[in-house]
Amino acid sequence: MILTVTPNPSLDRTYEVPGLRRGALLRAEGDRVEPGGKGVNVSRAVAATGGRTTAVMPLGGAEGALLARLLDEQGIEVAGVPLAGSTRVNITLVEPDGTLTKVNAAGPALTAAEAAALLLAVRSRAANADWIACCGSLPRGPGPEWYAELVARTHRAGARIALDTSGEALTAALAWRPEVVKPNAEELAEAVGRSLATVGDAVKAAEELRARGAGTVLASLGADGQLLVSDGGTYWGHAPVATVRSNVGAGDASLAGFLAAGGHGPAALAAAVAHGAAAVGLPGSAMPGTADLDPASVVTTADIPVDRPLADPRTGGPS
Ligand SMILES: Nc1ncnc2c1ncn2[C@@H]1O[C@H](COP(=O)(O)OP(=O)(O)O)[C@@H](O)[C@H]1O
Ligand SMILES: O=P(O)(O)OC[C@H]1O[C@](O)(COP(=O)(O)O)[C@@H](O)[C@@H]1O
Repeated sequence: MILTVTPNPSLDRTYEVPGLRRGALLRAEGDRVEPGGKGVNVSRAVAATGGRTTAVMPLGGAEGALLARLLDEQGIEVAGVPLAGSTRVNITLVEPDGTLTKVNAAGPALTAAEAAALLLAVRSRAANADWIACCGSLPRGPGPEWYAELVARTHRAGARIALDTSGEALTAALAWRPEVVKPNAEELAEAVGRSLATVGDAVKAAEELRARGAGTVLASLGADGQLLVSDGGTYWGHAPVATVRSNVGAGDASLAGFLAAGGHGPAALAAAVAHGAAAVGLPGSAMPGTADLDPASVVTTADIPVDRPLADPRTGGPS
């Protein structure tokens, strides 16, 4: 069973707009609402391929009730911690050429009692979990050490942790040796404090995260595939994508595929790449089911293309 923790979940509203013009009224030509937050998406992806998962999250207000209902409709078990504030709504604007503009709300501040209740909700389920995926930004209130505390406490219960967060929350939690860390290229660059121009730069940055405490680093590099850097060696995986429809949640789908496939070794990397490639071919944050996956198209290799430039402009590579 994969237990996910999303301390700052969201309702994701996506509007298709004819174009972005500052100061103008934009009339949406289509819209959708989906459960959101990185751990929530990992649970959705695990469930979409028939895996067992429970999603732990704080829930508050009408937005929280709708989020719980949407997850229930998708057959996902939710362990909700009641919140005085209201769950946030994140907005994505999609232009006709597929360009996404996202506005992520800060979300409600958690009281000390709410943050402690969330920790307890995770800890009380830790013994039954193969993996605990701790994902996304932290809400205001508990401070950047909250994931570090969660890793320390759940490790004592014998759980294996996969962490997908950034900034101070990532830095603090590394010291407690999470088994898996899943940065994207931008988060990896931020964590090491320099831009990454090539796949080789990303490998060095991942090794640095391992030296700081990460067991395995699964680094997702957008169109440049994924890197697995671990005791068992370094591998690069990629798969062709015919049409990129939306990359929202592609990293979350990748982490779900990786953990569901055991969370180590090139076969798990291949599963992560298959999930990421399938997710970007689906609209919004839709998560791939088994029929969407094309494992035969995935290539993994220990022959790392160190000089390959990273195509993601956020990392300092050429666009
Ligand atoms: N433009 C793209 N073309 C092909 N595959 C992609 C593209 N964007 C994402 N992917 C796949 O999805 C994975 C996760 O995407 P990425 O953007 O790196 O993660 P995140 O959603 O965490 O920012 C990538 O490693 C890759 O396998
Ligand atoms: O916790 P954060 O960093 O604000 O991110 C939350 C957002 O990220 C998502 O989980 C999607 O992830 P990506 O944008 O990384 O693909 C959305 O569902 C959600 O709105």
